[in-house]
Amino acid sequence: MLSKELVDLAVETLEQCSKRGASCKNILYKLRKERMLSQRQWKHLYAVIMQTRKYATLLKETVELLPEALQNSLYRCFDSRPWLLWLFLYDLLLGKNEIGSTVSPDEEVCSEQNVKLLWQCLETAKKRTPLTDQPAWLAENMYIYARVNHLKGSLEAVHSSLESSGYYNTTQEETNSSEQVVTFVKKGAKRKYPLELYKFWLDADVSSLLVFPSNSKIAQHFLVRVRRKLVIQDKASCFVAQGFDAQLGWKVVDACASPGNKSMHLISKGVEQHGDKFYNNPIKVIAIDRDKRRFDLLNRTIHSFGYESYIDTQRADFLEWSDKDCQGIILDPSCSGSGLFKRNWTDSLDELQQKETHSTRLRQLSFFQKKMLRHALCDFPNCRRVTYSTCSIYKEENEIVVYEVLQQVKDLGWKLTQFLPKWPRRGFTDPLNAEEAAACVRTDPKLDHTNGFFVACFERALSNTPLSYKNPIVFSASDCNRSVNSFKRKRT
Ligand SMILES: C[S@@+](CC[C@H](N)C(=O)[O-])C[C@H]1O[C@@H](n2cnc3c(N)ncnc32)[C@H](O)[C@@H]1O
Repeated sequence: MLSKELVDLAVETLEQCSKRGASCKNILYKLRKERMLSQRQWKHLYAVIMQTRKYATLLKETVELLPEALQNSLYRCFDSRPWLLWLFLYDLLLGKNEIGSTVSPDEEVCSEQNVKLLWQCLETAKKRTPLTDQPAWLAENMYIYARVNHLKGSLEAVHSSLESSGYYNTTQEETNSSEQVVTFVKKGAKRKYPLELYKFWLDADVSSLLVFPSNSKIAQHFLVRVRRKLVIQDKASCFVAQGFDAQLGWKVVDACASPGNKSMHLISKGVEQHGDKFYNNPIKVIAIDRDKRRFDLLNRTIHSFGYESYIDTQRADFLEWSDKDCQGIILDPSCSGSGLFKRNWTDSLDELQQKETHSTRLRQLSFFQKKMLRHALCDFPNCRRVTYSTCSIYKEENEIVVYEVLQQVKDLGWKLTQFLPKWPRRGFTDPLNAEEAAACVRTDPKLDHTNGFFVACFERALSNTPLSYKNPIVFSASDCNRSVNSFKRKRT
């Protein structure tokens, strides 16, 4: 039986895990120390919390299948604490039915007949979305990606270092039985670890990108922590540098750079692609960020991975930056972050009724993104390639931004160009036409084992381009002129 105090603690913890986007396991381990819970209490709490998170989306789907009146009564009972509702339903329908009396919702709502109805809806929901398609399962099982830092070592050198520390190169499909173990001597004693944790394979779409299972400890490996030969970076975020194809000697502006992943990857890719020729005529990046805290982070990252000779950092507002020498721009502006699956899969579970703020916020982000994209395409006279990317899944921040700006810059010679042509998932049509949509790249967390991401690439032949161009910015009446800063997410 969970006491009232433990139920409150469970709900508080579930809310924290959801809001902070932090690892729930870490929060739970911290809790054990801070609250001085007995081993038994902590284990109980741990199980209830992890199970509630695992089934919460399924339970939400279950509630949505109920007749509207009953749905509303349930929402009313738990209005201010959605996670208490998911905990209550988990316990009632899938758990040990041990907290009903502690939570004590409206008796009418929990009549025998209504519980029966809940059961039926749960069965329907289960058939519609199997557990392995549920966001909680996908978030738990998302792969970890690490790309080789070619300034510090080659793919082959990283391979052999990994193999000499117990990792083994295999295929994505190969699985080991739970009995197969690998033995290491740690702190003077022999310890056994599941072999499955030590496998890795080479990604098929991004060069020099290694893939590890979700429970791998690669992030703590000395190649990542000390030698900096491996950089943990989500696969989708690697798409920009993978497809950018910067030429030797190019100057590229990374307009919204912090923490610097795309800038560093671009240089690393240059070294991988051109070998020693890169050092004779290197690609140079100007990495800009306007935010003081983010700019400091950018500098720390660039230094710790050894990129300071190739990346010049500038604290500035990109909208006030111009550069007549740059040939390429990477534009990865602030966005809703809705594609960051591990962080956001609980979003729809945090509020019982969708609030108006969502669409207002999207409109403002979209306005800011169009302004940034238009500046990149109009105010850099010698620029010939611009990528626009977001980790958002919304059309408002992706295809609609690209479409509206494209109409205004076609006269300058800009066209959408096919980006990463072998990648199967492309942009959405309407307002883009079929050809334009097919030029863009999208990723889907549910299908691609990576965050939701969008990239479009604009190109122009320089001979058609006037050397300077200024035009007033004209956007549709629905755009709204507030600074995006006032709508920054609580978590960024
Ligand atoms: C999505 S993050 C960039 C992530 C980065 N491209 C990477 O891959 O590591 C967006 C960044 O844009 C910066 N930013 C937003 N508006 C800006 C502006 N007008 N000028 C320069 N930087 C800006 C934010 O401070 C934030 O650090």
